Amino acid sequence: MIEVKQAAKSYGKLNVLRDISLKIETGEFVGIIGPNGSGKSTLLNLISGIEEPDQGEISLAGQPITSFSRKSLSQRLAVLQQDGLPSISYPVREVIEMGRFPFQDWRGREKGGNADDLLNQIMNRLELQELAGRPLSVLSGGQRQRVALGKVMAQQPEVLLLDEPTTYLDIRYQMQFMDLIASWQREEGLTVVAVMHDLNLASLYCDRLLILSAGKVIAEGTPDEILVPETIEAVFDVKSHTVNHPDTGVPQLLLQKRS
Ligand SMILES: Nc1ncnc2c1ncn2[C@@H]1O[C@H](COP(=O)(O)OP(=O)(O)OP(=O)(O)O)[C@@H](O)[C@H]1O
Repeated sequence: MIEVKQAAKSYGKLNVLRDISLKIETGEFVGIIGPNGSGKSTLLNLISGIEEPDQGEISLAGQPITSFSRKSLSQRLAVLQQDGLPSISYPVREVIEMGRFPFQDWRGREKGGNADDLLNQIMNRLELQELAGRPLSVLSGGQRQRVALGKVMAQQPEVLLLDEPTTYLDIRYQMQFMDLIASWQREEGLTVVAVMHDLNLASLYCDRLLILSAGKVIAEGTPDEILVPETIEAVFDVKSHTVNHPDTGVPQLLLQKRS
């Protein structure tokens, strides 16, 4: 469904991405991991059409990403970043409703009637009912991120791009966030591409991991194939052990202190 063909991107003299080719199938949950500055967010920006590659091609459902209008692309693809929403004074429910924007006409009306049922469902699922009338500006960072998730859920995309989305969440909300994405993926066949720094979380949720290092995809495979101590040391210069998760068997990393 998403294909990147020999993409390259530079900023001035800095070659951020070099000769990137990859395919992401419909319904897959793919994690992009790699060191700081290796080009992960830039790759996500190319896939979302926010930026254009200097060379190569990005396509969605067989069509070049550049051939979609902004609105039709927003009906199919949503992006959620680390700090998903600015601290504005709009109330929570209205912000979530903004996710419906790609489906509204210039008067703010939708073809199939209003989306109240969908919005209520999302508010309940994200435990946001109590915050519905509160302005975003008084919420904590973690609460704001849940609202950001609600907004992209309201967008009902086929593809969700996540850029370190759980960085500011405590472990309860990290797990709630990832569980929601995973059940959404299972129920709706959502395709998820997530830049992740937490390798154990990536291993729990992703079908496949890509390692980006110095602007190149240097390895890809299942968490079992990728999260091996030799690879982790080569990429991050950190020694580790791997153990299998007692519930699911997926690999989990135990990091080794240097001293
Ligand atoms: N708009 C820009 N203009 C100039 N340089 C940029 C721009 N965007 C990114 N870069 C540079 O490109 C390189 C890769 O950045 P990118 O944000 O893609 O890395 P990343 O792997 O997502 O990093 P991190 O893990 O730290 O978030 C960095 O050296 C960064 O400074």
